[in-house]
Amino acid sequence: MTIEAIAVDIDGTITDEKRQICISAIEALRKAESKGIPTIIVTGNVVNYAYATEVLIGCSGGLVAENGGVVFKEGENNNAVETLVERAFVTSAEEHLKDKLGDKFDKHASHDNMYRLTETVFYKTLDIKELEDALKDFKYLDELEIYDSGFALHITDKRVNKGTSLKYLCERNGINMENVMAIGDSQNDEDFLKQAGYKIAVANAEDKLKDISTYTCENMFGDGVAEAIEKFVL
Ligand SMILES: O=C(O)COP(=O)(O)O
Ligand SMILES: [Mg+2]
Repeated sequence: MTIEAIAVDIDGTITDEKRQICISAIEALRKAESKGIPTIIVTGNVVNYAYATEVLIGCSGGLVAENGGVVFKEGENNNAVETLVERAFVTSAEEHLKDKLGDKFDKHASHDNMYRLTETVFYKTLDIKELEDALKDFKYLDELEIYDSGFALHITDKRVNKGTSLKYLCERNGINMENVMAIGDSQNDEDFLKQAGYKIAVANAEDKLKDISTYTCENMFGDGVAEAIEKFVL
């Protein structure tokens, strides 16, 4: 088994249900790095959050943030954050939702939207049905994807996803997607697992993700990540 890179989601994969990072995952990712295998963060979180995660762990392969809207790798693209989709449809959806949801818009909007370059996000205190209903008559609905990451509700431009952006980052670095191990926990990870040769679902993952994975971990969260890395990489 040749593994050229390991791509991991953050929340629910290298963190637990409280979003606290698992020491076991940090250690396993560092071991992979010490063997010369780059590790890559692939997340729905904003780029500065993903960047801090990458630096603190020691992931050298770069990052995909905002469910594919943004990529960054030190030393590439003149060291600038790269935005892969323009925001027009998402901004227009925000206007529509402000109108439909009224006070609920601000009440449930994620505190980190101010840093988002391509997406808009709501806390799960807002019912996804209510969000979907409010968007039903939005004229560009077909241009959007709504993800429930298990931690938040994301409205993302359909032209990007975790899979297309990871592929873009890997191709730029001469990494064959067939030799990438992708590890995730939820709906917003489906696209990057599908693109990768080795598709790993942690034990706490949604059934739908387990269904498309090539290996389902016995362990949950970071312990699952460590299990997969120990089993297939180290
Ligand atoms: O941002 C979220 O809602 C979840 O983030 P994740 O994609 O790293 O799990
Ligand atoms: Mg996740």
